Amino acid sequence: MVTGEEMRQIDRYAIEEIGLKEELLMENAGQAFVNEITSLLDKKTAKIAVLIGAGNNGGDGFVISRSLLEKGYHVDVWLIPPLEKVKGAARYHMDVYLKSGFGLISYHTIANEGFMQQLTNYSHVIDALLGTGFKGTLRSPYKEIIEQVNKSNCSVFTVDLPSGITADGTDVETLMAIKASHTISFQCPKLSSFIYPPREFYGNLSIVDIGIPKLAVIKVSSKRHLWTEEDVTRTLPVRRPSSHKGSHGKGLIIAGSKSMTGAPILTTRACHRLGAGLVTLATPCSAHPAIASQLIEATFHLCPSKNGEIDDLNISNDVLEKRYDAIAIGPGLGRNNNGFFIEALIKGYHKPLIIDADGLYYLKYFLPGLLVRKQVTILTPHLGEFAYLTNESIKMIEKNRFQLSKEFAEKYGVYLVLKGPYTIVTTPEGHQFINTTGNSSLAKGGTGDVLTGMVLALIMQQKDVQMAISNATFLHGRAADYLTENGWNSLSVVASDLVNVLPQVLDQLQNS
Ligand SMILES: NC(=O)C1=CN([C@@H]2O[C@H](COP(=O)(O)OP(=O)(O)OC[C@H]3O[C@@H](n4cnc5c(N)ncnc54)[C@H](OP(=O)(O)O)[C@@H]3O)[C@@H](O)[C@H]2O)[C@H](O)CC1
Ligand SMILES: [K+]
Repeated sequence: MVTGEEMRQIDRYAIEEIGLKEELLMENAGQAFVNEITSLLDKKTAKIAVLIGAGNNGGDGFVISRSLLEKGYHVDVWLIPPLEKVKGAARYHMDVYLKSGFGLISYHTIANEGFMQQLTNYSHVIDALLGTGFKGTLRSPYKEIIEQVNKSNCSVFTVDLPSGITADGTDVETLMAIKASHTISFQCPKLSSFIYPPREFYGNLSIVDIGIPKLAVIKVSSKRHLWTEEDVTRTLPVRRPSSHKGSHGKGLIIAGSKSMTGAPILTTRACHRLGAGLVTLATPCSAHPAIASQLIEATFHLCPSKNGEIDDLNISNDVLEKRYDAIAIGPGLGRNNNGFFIEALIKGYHKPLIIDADGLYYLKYFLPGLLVRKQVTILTPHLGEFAYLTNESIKMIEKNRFQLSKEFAEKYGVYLVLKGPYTIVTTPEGHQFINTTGNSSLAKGGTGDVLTGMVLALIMQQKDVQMAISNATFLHGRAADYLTENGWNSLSVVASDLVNVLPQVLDQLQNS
């Protein structure tokens, strides 16, 4: 996944270092685009307007038009800028297009409203106006054209990315862009296709190979990657027949309070469902009876409670280290005490520590402690919790999810799981892995508690922490997808449904 600048560097490397001609890449791009869309176009009835801008995105448009016309499709090419503005590889392909005997309509020879009228003659628009070179705010006549295309009934296929969207997806304020039904993007997905609201303008997204050598991509190494199904099936732990419960980890969950008994139940159940060997739940004695009645497989560590919440862990760090391979703290903890025991864990528990939910509320006061902690620390905030931790606004976080989570993870040396559509897992070294599973049914209470239990389970069964976290995140989202694909309405999915379908989700993966 790349920014606009990284894509340009990859392009440059392929062209200048490896020697692939830009015109050739453009030909490949255009042909790959056409191969991707012909199955969606009925040659007999489709009437296609290809809208062409002045840059190389427009250049792709000439290749696409020539290819469709050669195949017998009904295509009109609308060139928006004056002919002489078209330069370089785009100019080369405009000349090839014209010399192949095809014509074009110069947009500036007709008045604006004439174009709107004309649009009604077409069933499809191919948007080759602006690509990764777009910056700032839309200039005329692109703004008017995009408004009119969006108002028309045409189905829009867009080249590389919707015109009006930047590759980096940062300027989400006054978003005026092409609303595409399909986007065919070249070689690497752009960052903005994993950020809302820009993502909504892409429609169905497919990434096509245009022949850029992998070396060019590696050289630019954007340190951002998708975590895909094959990554999960490749890295999920396989049970050895000889294993015993001790070999799958002994985990401690510190969670729950008198008024929040569901969270610890969800976290603990999820942890068991994803294979943890032994799970102990540390919870205030005032909450214990309600919780214990729901948890058969767990053991308990009762803590003195104040305000119905854990007041003290009542167990030393070295006992914790001897007994537990990892600890998750936070779900349903409450915020009415001082949370000093979290500071003690950060300082004195020298094994993996997951901090979630109310644990992150207290963590804000102990952040400096993270700077000296050397062991694995995993934070799993949603947007609001991350905004609280970083004193940023939610809007700011939304616009810069990748950058802000990278800075935080590197600064504090933590694994940061920034939840939301396209959850981002960032390592202390700044590598980022984007999750592509899940849906809006996850946007409700309790789903975060489930994820925490799943992360705890897998970090105790896999050596590589990032892989364990990314696998848990993938499976968590895949459970939501499984439910909505099997009859659950996304409004009615509840967190415990996610836990209940984990066996089917794992089975589906292992047999895929
Ligand atoms: N990724 C690859 O390997 C390949 C990608 N290709 C295609 O190339 C484009 C990027 O092409 P580029 O020429 O860099 O830029 P664009 O075509 O996206 O746009 C540049 C033109 O857009 C005008 N522009 C820029 N900002 C605005 C604005 N706010 N309002 C209106 N117009 C704007 C700009 O005008 P200037 O006056 O600023 O110059 C340019 O005219 C990529 O997306 C792919 O589609 C290659 O085809 C193959 C390899
Ligand atoms: K475009």
